[in-house]
Amino acid sequence: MKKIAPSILSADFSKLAAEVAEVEQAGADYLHIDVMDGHFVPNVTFGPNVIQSLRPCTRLPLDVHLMMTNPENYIEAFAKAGADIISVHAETCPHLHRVLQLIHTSGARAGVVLNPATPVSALEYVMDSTDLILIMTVNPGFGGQTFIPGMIDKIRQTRDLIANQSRPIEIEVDGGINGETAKSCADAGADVFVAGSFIFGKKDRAQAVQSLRSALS
Ligand SMILES: O=C(CO)[C@@H](O)[C@H](O)COP(=O)(O)O
Ligand SMILES: [Fe+2]
Repeated sequence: MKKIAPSILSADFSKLAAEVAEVEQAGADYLHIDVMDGHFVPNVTFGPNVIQSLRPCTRLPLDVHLMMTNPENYIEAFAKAGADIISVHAETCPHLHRVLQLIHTSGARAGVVLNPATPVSALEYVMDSTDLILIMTVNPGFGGQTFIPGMIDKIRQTRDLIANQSRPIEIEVDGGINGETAKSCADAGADVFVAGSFIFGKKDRAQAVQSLRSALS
């Protein structure tokens, strides 16, 4: 079953708990939370305190996407705040394998994120410590950007790479996801679909989640 992960980056922050409740009731599977440090990416968003405040508001697994340099310094804080999945960018981690192990020791599932320009080969020697692979389908930093079509082939390559792994590894896509791009990514082998502006940019968030679900079914 394909999973939908609304990204709160495009939500109305003045009523975040209500926004989250609406997408949860509409059948979302994960809640995607974009952490940006103004250094790795040119934007600043949330820290662990926002995750801690959201934790009691929802039963959805909190899928935390760290767009920050030196993420290893904050893994424990995010895990303690309630993150269920913590994903780090391969580009920010010279010691990627160690960081993934640290995520596991902190009690969360570990994800690796690849920027559009980063090849799938970056994943080759960390598969034993990876639970989720996040393929960026836009350059990270902002919501509302246009999907990069060349990423479809990258999803296929990632699917091939994980084909002979004994552990389950999910492929997530993030950026410019709508009904049409989600369907193309699903056909290429993606499992989890992050959508920010497609869901929170609509007046009726529940209807947006449902339309994404029907595009995927
Ligand atoms: O990580 C990011 C952006 O860097 C995302 O998770 C965005 O929140 C996706 O937004 P849309 O492209 O769906 O509007
Ligand atoms: Fe994200």
